[in-house]
Amino acid sequence: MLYTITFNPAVDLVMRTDNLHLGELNRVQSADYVAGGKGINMSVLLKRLGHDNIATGFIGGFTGDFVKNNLQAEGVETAFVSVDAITRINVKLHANQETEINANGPEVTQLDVDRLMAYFETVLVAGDVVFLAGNAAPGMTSEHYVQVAAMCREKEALFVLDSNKELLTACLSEQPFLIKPNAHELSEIFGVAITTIAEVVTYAKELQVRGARNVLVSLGGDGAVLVTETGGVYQSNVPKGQVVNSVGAGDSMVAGFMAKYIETQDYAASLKQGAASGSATAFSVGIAEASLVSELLEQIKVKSVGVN
Ligand SMILES: Nc1ncnc2c1ncn2[C@@H]1O[C@H](COP(=O)(O)OP(=O)(O)OP(=O)(O)O)[C@@H](O)[C@H]1O
Ligand SMILES: O=P(O)(O)OC[C@@]1(O)O[C@H](CO)[C@@H](O)[C@@H]1O
Repeated sequence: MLYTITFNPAVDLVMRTDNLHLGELNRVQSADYVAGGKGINMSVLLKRLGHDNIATGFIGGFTGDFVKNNLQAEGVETAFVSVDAITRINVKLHANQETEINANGPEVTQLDVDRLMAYFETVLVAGDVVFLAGNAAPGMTSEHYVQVAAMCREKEALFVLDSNKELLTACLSEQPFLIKPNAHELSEIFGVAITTIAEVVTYAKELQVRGARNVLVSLGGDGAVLVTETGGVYQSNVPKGQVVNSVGAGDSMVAGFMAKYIETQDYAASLKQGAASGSATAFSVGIAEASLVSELLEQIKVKSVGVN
C-alpha cells in the first residue's frame, strides 16, 4: 500500500486580484478553497494516476473535515489522528506575484505522534511506500521525522521525503529512497549559491554520499535533475503552458515520479511523468487532472547528462 503523511495539513485559500495594495481594503476576483498540505496533494495526484493510497497525519476542526471530505470524494482512504484544534488555512495570493502566507497549524502532542506511529507499526509491510512531506506541526521536532524514516527502513518500506533543510538532512542517515529538494533548498543545505546544472548534480551526489538513495532536484520553470542510485543522471525540460498556481507543483512531481516508478522501475520514464505532473499542477488551480498530465507528457524530453 502507499501511505502519505502530512503532519500539518491545510485548507489552501487561493485568491486572485489584479493588484495588491498593502494597508488598504483589497477585493478579490476569485477565491477557491482547496484541500492542501504536501502529503495530501500527493495523495490526490497518486489516486488520479490510478494508485490507491491512504492519507495520514494530524487533523482537526471544520477545516480538517473539509480536507477529509475532499480526500474521500477523490477516493483517497484516510487514517488521520484527530487533534483537538483547527487545521490551518494557508493563503495563496495571486496578484502581480504569487504570495503565500502559511499559518502555524495546531499543536501536536507526543501522544498524538505515538498514536500515528502505532498505526504504522500495525499496517506497514515490506514493499509499501511512505511519503512524508511538508513541515513539522508545532510541538514536533526532526526526531519525529527520523522515527518514521527508521521505521520504514526497519520494515523495508520505501521512504520518500520532501521537507525543509533541517528535517531532510536529519533523515539522510536512514537512507530515504527519494528526496526532492528544490534548487533553493539545495543551496540552503550546503550554504552555497547553486546556479548551474553541473553544480546541481555535484550537490545532489553529495546528498547521496550522506545517505539519500535517489535525489530529484526541482528547478521550477527550468525543469528538474535526477541523480539515481543506479548511476544515472537525467535532466527534464518543462512543457509550454500558462502558469495558474504553482502551489503543489513539487508535490505533484514527487507523486507522478513515484507512480511511474512503482509501475516500471524505469527512472527516465519516472522523471518524465514527474515533470509532466509538476507542470500540469502549475497550469491548474489545484492539483492536476490525470488527463492534463498525459497531454503534457508528449512535450517532456528527458536527457541523460552524465554518469553518476
Ligand atoms: N513555471 C513553471 N512552468 C512549467 N513547469 C513548472 C513551473 N513551475 C514548476 N514546474 C514543474 O513542477 C516541478 C516542481 O516545481 P518547483 O521546483 O517549483 O517545486 P517546489 O519548489 O517544491 O514547489 P511547491 O513547494 O510549490 O510544491 C518543476 O520541476 C517543473 O517540472
Ligand atoms: O507549511 P508546509 O507544510 O511547508 O507547506 C504547506 C503548503 O504550502 O505546501 C503545499 C504545497 O506544496 C500547500 O498545499 C500547503 O499550503
